Amino acid sequence: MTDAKLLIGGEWVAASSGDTRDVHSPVTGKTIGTIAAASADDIASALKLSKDTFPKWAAVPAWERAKVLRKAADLIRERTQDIARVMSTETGKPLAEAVGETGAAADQFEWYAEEAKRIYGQTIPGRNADERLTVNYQPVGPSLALSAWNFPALLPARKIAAALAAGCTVIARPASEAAGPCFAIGQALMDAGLMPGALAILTGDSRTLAPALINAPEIRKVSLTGSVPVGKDVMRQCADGMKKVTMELGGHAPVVIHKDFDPIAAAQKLAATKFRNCGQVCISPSRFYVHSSIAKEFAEEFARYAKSLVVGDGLEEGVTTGPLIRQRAVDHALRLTEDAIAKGAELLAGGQQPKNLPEGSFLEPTVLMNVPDEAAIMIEEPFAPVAPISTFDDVEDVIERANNTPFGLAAYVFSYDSALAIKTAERLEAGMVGINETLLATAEAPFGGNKESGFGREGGSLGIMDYLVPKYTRHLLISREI
Ligand SMILES: O=CCCCC(=O)O
Repeated sequence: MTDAKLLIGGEWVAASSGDTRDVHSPVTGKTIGTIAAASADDIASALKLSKDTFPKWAAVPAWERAKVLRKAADLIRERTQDIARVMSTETGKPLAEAVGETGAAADQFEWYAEEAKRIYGQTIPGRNADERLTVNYQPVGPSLALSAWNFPALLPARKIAAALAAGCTVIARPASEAAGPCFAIGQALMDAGLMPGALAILTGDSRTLAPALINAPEIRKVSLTGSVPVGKDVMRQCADGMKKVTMELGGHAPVVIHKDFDPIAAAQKLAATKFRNCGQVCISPSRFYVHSSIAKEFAEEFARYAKSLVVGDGLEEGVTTGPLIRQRAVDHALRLTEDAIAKGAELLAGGQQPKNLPEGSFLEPTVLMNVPDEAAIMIEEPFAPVAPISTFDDVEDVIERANNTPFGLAAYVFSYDSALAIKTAERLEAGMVGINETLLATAEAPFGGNKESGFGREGGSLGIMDYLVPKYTRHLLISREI
């Protein structure tokens, strides 16, 4: 499915060493294609081009940069079906979800086409009549976009669109498991007339490729979507070059469902979002704290929903839940499930690999009730279709329990009482909160977390700031004559 090519200088080229790596299907475990493994020469050539092209791309007027991005958005939309099929083949995610994600990736280019025109500066009143203080925002420089496999179109799109809009050049390193959608984005940008050299796409061995790029002096900004441990490691590497960083890391979003909310409506909405992309979503509702007076109804409906899902190959009609990306992820989810049961949780649905799908890394959507706070799944991000449900009676207590992890990405609150909902939302330690709503990611809003979930924002009017640096100028007005 994938094409063993790198994008360097506006051309698709094989790795100079000829090296490739196999890509495997999570549905069958079989090889479905290869990606090129960039050599040291390829990396050096992409870095040089990125550096040399930077002043040229930064000098292109914002309205012209916007035209390229807008055209790329249109081309991505026109090519949705093809991009979605590649995405579904590489990740196993249901085709309908892949189509939705491709649209969301196009939205990023449309959004940032507009934001390119709104890089406003500031003027500051000086202390003296003869001086002018101004602040301009300039592109930070060649940027590195490191993205994950779970949203292989949206994640690179967010980074590439924002960087190009700001006037930065970009080297994108998509995840090896699912690089196809990023290649399609690169092709759309080339077809839209992007300056060759403004974007490179490199694939290869993450152990060697990512460090070589992160540590390269040409790179001035690193944006990562990945796990917390990887984020910490990348930040350590960035410290040496004092590079600007954006970190979109893991989450374990708590959900607080107050006693006034309809438990059936909440369960249906939350289960649909929890099991989206087979639970492999960083902002997935992930730990469920339900008021004890409605918990039984909520859990029963959640389990009924989980059992109604159709697990299988996302390319097949009627399938609602694809595989996990690899067997290791299934094993981790099963270990968390067993640990919760050993500590007193009750298994309401799932808890095993489906017998009719022996080849791929599938897991039945799983629901656990009365999960104690000591269970590992209440602290560790499952990143899998396993939903742990717990109960509460006291609002103060549930807020403390909800905040009791190192994560701070997303959180959710359900209540018809706006005052209670807002007060709860304000006290949850998260960069994003859904109140009676579970879908948070949208191009016009700032996506990002706090605490160990990272910092910086992607999307909204804040997103472009991550690729800009302020320059303050103090100008003393001296003239020979008036
Ligand atoms: O994993 C992070 C991206 C989330 C995108 C979405 O919720 O649609």
